[in-house]
Amino acid sequence: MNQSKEQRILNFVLQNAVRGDPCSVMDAIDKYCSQKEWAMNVGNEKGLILDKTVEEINPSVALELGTYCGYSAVRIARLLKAGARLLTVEFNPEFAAIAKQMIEFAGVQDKVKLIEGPSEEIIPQLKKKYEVDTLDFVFLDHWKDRYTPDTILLQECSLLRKGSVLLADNIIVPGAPEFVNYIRNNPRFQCTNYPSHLEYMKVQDAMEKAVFLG
Ligand SMILES: Nc1ncnc2c1ncn2[C@@H]1O[C@H](/C=C/CNC(=O)c2cc([N+](=O)[O-])cc(O)c2O)[C@@H](O)[C@H]1O
Ligand SMILES: [Mg+2]
Repeated sequence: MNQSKEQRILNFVLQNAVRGDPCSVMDAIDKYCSQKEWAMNVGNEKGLILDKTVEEINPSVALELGTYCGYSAVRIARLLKAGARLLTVEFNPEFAAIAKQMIEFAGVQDKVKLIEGPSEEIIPQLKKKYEVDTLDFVFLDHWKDRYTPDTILLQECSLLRKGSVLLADNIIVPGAPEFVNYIRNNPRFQCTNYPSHLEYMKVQDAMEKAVFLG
């Protein structure tokens, strides 16, 4: 049974990156996905916007929706202060298994809790089962039609506090028009758009930051 693309990405990392060095893992994924096989990692250009947002917030508790191979989980976790944690949600078992190995190889496993399951099921469990009070930062990068329902669910579960920051990938490609309409017309969010490019391509994309006003 031939390997999946995600397995090939992991293998390339294991053979070319340095164990315990998150940046070498990110660089290896970016190298493979720009030269060999495209994959939907946030990439280095939008990754820098993600970095700046995380550094600005310096979150104690962060949530990621859509782990995929773990590229952005490694990217976020490497910036977290001692004691801070990232909860990342992935419902595809194959991808979760790849991401788990990616996160461990990068050496950030102590900061990352990979939760296998659908976001719509996990979000309501965060307070009781995962001992979350409120979330300082949320990175949305899962199926684009889930951005709006999950943002509503986060509010319904009282997981956002005044100043909680959402950052959404792929505002242009593949696009999340319903989310953009929802969040920009919602007086409880202060939005900022960050134009960029689709990972590994010369195609326009953007990220949207939304600060919850409480
Ligand atoms: N409700 C849910 N709960 C848990 N995990 C879930 C989930 N919905 C999706 N996922 C997982 O999140 C990832 C999906 C990402 C969709 N991104 C994309 O479709 C995407 C596409 C392009 N593109 O086509 O250019 C570029 C990009 O940057 C992209 O993020 C996959 O790993 C999938 O298994
Ligand atoms: Mg994306």
